[in-house]
This record gives sequence, structure tokens and C-alpha cells, in this order.
Amino acid sequence: MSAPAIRIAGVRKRYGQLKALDGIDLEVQQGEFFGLLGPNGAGKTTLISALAGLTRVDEGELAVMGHDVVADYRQARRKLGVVPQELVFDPFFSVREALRLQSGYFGIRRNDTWIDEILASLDLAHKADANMRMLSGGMKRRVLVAQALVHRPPVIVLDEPTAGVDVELRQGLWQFIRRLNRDGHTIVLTTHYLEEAQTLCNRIAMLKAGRVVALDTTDNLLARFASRVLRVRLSAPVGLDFLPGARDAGHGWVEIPFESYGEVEDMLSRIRLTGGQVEDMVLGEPDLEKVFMGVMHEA
Ligand SMILES: Nc1ncnc2c1ncn2[C@@H]1O[C@H](COP(=O)(O)OP(=O)(O)OP(=O)(O)O)[C@@H](O)[C@H]1O
Repeated sequence: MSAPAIRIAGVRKRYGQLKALDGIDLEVQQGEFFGLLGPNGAGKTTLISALAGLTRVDEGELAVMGHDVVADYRQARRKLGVVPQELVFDPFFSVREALRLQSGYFGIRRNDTWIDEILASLDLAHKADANMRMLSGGMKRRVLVAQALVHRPPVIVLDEPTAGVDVELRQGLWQFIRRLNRDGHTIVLTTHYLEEAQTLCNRIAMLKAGRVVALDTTDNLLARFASRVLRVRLSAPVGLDFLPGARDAGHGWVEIPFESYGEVEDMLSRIRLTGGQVEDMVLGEPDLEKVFMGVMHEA
């Protein structure tokens, strides 16, 4: 069996009294599109920086593609591309120079063919010779993605890559990341945009105060914590006893949970039989935000 893309076992990290990572066990398999979610301060960035070998943990082990991040640092680092949260650049380099420099860190020379390919994929080719300080925030973020890819890592970790990024760039970025995933790259993503995580990630871990408080496939998380709901606005109030689980949502709206769409027809005919008239109707799908709130509240 091939090694997991990422293996995190019994990891603890303190900053003084604060337990930033409080016993994390997590495996991400090769080819996954994995979401790492959690409120501010949950420990996501600390975990990523430990994976990249930038932060030493107090206890536990981390490995990338089977390479321990401490004992086998160079190999582990080569297998990993990290898109950091912060935009930090040397303002005096051009985009191409920055990417060549990054290639140099990994001992790769004559990397221009691949660099050109990355620049084209990220729609950055026309900025190749522009100075970093001349780029907009969104462009800089694309360069960060490019930098993470110069050494063709099989595992790519993105720490809030779309924070402060406009809709168009976000869409383009996701298209590109999805393609990398289809090509076999393992993707780990942290984001506060839960909608993005819901559509992109096949599996999700939720962190709170340095612990994993939920870990499952996105579908299972959605099914476990959030239900579908039919919202109807009625012309006149009707008793709700005949609709199991229904609740008055105010302003004439009634919310009725259901599991399969087959039930909706039955609900509507029951409303009609009691003399109720539907004036407006909305079908609510389960969403990750509800799941997230539920998990954080329970944990
Ligand atoms: N160098 C440090 N020194 C002291 N405390 C730190 C340090 N780095 C992180 N912390 C603390 O560790 C905890 C975890 O921080 P971390 O940045 O990993 O959270 P996060 O989940 O990435 O949050 P965000 O969503 O805001 O990026 C926080 O309470 C943070 O204040």
C-alpha cells in the first residue's frame, strides 16, 4: 500500500500555557481534496507550518508521502508545496526571478519550461517580468500559488488562498487547483469560505482549540448534521400538527424538515387538504455552515 500523502500522529504544540495543537491524529490519502476547517486560532496554520518543517512540535510525528518532516526533512519538504496565508515577497524581484529563486531553493536549475507552464495556467504570463511590488493583491496571491508549485510537489497545502480575492480570480484559482487534483495531486485546503469547502473537498476535518472535533466525508458531515428543509409561506395560518417536525418560522413562513424529495409532494397536498394556500416556497439544501456551527457548538 502506498504511504498516505500526509500522516499526523499524536501531535502536540504549546506556546507557553496555550495548547495550539492538543493531540492531533490525521491521515490524508493520496489524491484526496481535503478540507481543514476551524475558527480563528484553532491551530490550522500551526499544523501547516509543522508540516512544512517550519515549526517544531513538542510531541508526535508528521510525515509527507512517508517522509518524516524532522528525520527526513529534505525529502518531506520536496514533496510538499505550501501556499501561505500571508503575502510576503521580496519587492525587488520580478515574478520570473522570484520563481527561479524558489526553484533554486530546491536545487532545481533550468526550470523555465515548467515556470512558463505554471504562469500560463495561472494567467500570469503577461506579468512574468513585472516587479512584485507592482502587482495587485490578487496577482500576488497567484504568484504564491506558482511558488508553491515550482518543484512539482505531489502534495499541495493552501492556507486560505482566497482570502480577499475577487470572485473571478477565485473561480480561476479553483479551476486550476481542481485540475491539479484531477492530475493526481493531493490538495489540503484551509478556508473560512465554507461554501468553497463544501463544493471542493471530498473529506473534511474540523479543528477547535487544537483538537480534531469532526472528521468525515463531506457528504456524511452534511447528512449527519444538516437536513433538507422545505420553507413555505402560507396565505393564512394553519395548525401544524399534521406536518411532522414543522415549525413556525415567523412572518407567515413554516419550515418543514424532510429527507427525500418524494416527501415534498405529500407535504404540499397535506397543506392543501387543510385549506392552506402556498404563496411562496423555498427548498433549502443542507449546507456546511450549519454543520460547522453544530459541530463547534457541541464540541
Ligand atoms: N508564534 C506564536 N507564539 C504564540 N502563540 C502563537 C504563535 N503562533 C500561533 N499562536 C497561537 O496558537 C493558536 C493557533 O493559531 P493558528 O494560527 O494555528 O490558528 P488558525 O487556525 O490558523 O487561525 P486563523 O484561522 O486565524 O488563521 C492561536 O491561539 C495563536 O494565537
